[in-house]
This record gives sequence, C-alpha cells and structure tokens, in this order.
Amino acid sequence: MTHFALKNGVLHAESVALPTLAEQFGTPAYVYSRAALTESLREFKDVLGGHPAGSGALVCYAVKANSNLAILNLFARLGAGFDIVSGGELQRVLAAGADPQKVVFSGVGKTAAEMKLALDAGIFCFNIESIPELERLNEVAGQCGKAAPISLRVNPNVDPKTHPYISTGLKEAKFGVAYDDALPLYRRAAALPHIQIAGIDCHIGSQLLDPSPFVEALDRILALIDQLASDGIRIHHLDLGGGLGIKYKADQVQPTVASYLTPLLDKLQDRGLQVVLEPGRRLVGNAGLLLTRIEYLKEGEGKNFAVIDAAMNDLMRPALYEAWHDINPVVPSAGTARDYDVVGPVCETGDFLGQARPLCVQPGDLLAVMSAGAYGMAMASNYNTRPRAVEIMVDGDQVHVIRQRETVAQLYAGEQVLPA
Ligand SMILES: Cc1ncc(COP(=O)(O)O)c(C=O)c1O
Ligand SMILES: N[C@@H](CCCC[NH3+])C(=O)O
Repeated sequence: MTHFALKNGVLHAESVALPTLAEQFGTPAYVYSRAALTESLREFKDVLGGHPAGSGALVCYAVKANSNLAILNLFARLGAGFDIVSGGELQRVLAAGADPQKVVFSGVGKTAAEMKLALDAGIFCFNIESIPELERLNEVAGQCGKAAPISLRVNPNVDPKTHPYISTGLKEAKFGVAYDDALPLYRRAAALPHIQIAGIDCHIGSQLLDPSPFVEALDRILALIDQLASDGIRIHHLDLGGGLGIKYKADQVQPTVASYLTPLLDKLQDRGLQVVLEPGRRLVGNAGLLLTRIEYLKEGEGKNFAVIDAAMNDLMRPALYEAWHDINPVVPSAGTARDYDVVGPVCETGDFLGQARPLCVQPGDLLAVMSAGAYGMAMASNYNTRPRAVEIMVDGDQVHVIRQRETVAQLYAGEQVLPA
C-alpha cells in the first residue's frame, strides 16, 4: 500500500498534506512515511518467519541506502540488524541503538582503525573481500586479543541484469573474491589464529526486478558450502546480500518479497544455515519522496525547462545512472500538459531529475520526486555550496524533523583562510 496518495486533489504523506510541510519547513525537503518503512521491514520478517528455513534469520538493513538516525533507530527497535561499510556507519548505527551482535561489516577497503572499532564493538561478522584484508584483520584481531568472525564475500559470477554501475557480483567487479579462489582462501582463513570462520556472503547487484539471478547465485554458493564441508570447514550463516528492486514507475510491478525469498528458502530446508540478508533500497526507497518547488518555467531551443529548487546534489541518481523517478505535481491540475525537462540550478548539463515529462504546471507549484527514500539524501552533496535538504518523517498526522536543513555557515565552518 502506498502512503503517498492524493486526498481531495492534494498529495499527502500519510495524513499530512505536502503543501503544509513545504510552507512550514521549506523546499527542497525529503519526506518519509513511518508506516511505509515499518511495512517494508515487516514484509521481510513475515516471509522469513513463515518459513522453516527462515527461523533465526537476520535482516541487516544496508545503511548506505539511507543512514538517518531516526530511520536506523526505527529499524533497530523493530529488531533489524545492519550492514555497514565504514567506521562512520558503525558509529551511526551504535548511536541509533543498534545491537552490535546484529551488525555485518562489508566493503573492500576497511582500514585497521575501522576493524578495531568493529572488534571493540563486538560485531556479528566481517564480510571479507580480499586476501590482504583477511591478513590485516587477523593482525588487528591479534593485537586486540580477539578472534574476528568472518565470511568471505564470494562472486558467484552471475549476471544480475541491472545497470552496470550497480552490478557487483561479476568476476570483473572490484568486490568480493573470485568463485574459484574461495576454497583456497577459506583454507588460509582456517589456518589464521585470530580468524574464526562464521559464514559465507555474496551480493550480486542492486535494483534486481527479476529474482532468478538470486537463485542462480545461491546454487553456486551452496555447491561451495558442500565443497567446504568436505574439507572440514563448517559454515554457520549464509549472507545473501541485498539487491531486491523497487518500482520506480507507478505502473511498474515489483516482485514481492515472498517471490524473491521463498525459492531461496526452499533450497535451504534442512541445511541448518542461519540466513542473513542485507536489503537497502527495498526497505526505504518507496518510503520517501523529495519535495521541491518550481522556480521558473523556461523555453529552450525545442525544449521546455521546469527549473526547480532541488538539484543533482540533492538526488544524484538521474545524473549518475540516468535513473527514472516519477515526478508528480503535488496539486495536479486538469489543463493541457507540456513536456518539460525538470532541471536544478546546479551548473552541470547533467543536472536533471527528469526529462521530457508531461506536466501542467506554473512557477511556484510543488512537485514530488517519488521513490527517493533510498540513495537520495545518503548520496547528497554540497556541490555549488548548496546546503543539504531538511528531512521530515511523517507518522499519521504527526510531523517530525529528523534532520535540520543545513546552513551555509555549517558548510564552511571547518575552513580557514591563510594569515595575511
Ligand atoms: C554489500 C552490499 N550489501 C547490500 C547492499 C544493498 O543493496 P540494495 O540497496 O540493492 O538492497 C549493497 C548495495 O548494493 C551492497 O553493496
Ligand atoms: N547508489 C545506487 C545503488 C548502489 C548500491 C550500493 N552497492 C543507486 O542509487 O541505485
């Protein structure tokens, strides 16, 4: 169910009319629905809880998708764990009340300091992506007097059929270790004194709308688990990463969590493996929108532009991947639509949030850029000295500012001019 819907001709977030938020907090603004966040996590928990192979499963929300403390705290209270990729994300999840025993640490470039931080916190598992990283973790764990729990992130070399920038499990990817190298690497890990083999991990890519590559990846990983077992190496948990896609167009159909997970869980019956998942986009993507106002309408050469007060620095997915986000008028009007490129004020030709969108709009109108809850604010920058947007959580008729709009003074607070 969508929690962003028209009521009396005005787009609402749950029970709150978006123009009210724009008046009170200004634009651009990220607006999230608490109910949508809760429901998306519940969908995972229901499927896992309803399947024998899902008992004891851990849903580790991929913090990179949206790292606002309020969202992390909400998920932590609902029992989620977290997939982190930096010491910064670790500190965020701890500040948000996460149980460190439910934290997995992914990423190809973990520093010794980040490893120490995670060892001190007592995280669930390090997802190891190379031999040098494994050796370094062994050393750091030795210095801390600890044994570090690890999984190897293995590339099953499956084509996820998604955008090349967000497919990660092919053998040419920088992520993980090659499938054929996994066995010798596990043997190496088993011989290291400060490493404790806990699991196996893979993540094949993001925004997958066809669940079949997940099944293919699982088959390859299970074959590896069997090989490891015959080598005397026991795997306790199986981390299948994230990657389940969402619909970015109102008329698109997204796979249900059940259609993605059930075939995987069916293959895991009687294996005694704890399932770990790292969904990011699926939990937050359609729980947020970017609210923006039209500054100007401008006629170009054979084109019309709607110049808005949000830009690529607020939501860079269209500029980076030519990603599509629906752009809806907050108060739709019945007049004749014209095609507009919806562009921001940033000095880049690639600064657009949508191209050739049929809209019937006037300067001053509000637009909602939909499906912006994942990789929106998390990837925002201050390019062109643009303070990042305010973030608002709506809960029924309650409104909470969960991140203040940045000020320009904050942007240069750490800078220093040279003495005269
Ligand atoms: C290791 C890892 N886990 C989880 C995720 C989350 O992916 P998604 O947001 O597609 O669920 C990513 C990002 O692709 C990732 O790199
Ligand atoms: N940032 C990407 C997804 C990257 C996934 C991280 N491994 C997006 O906006 O779609």
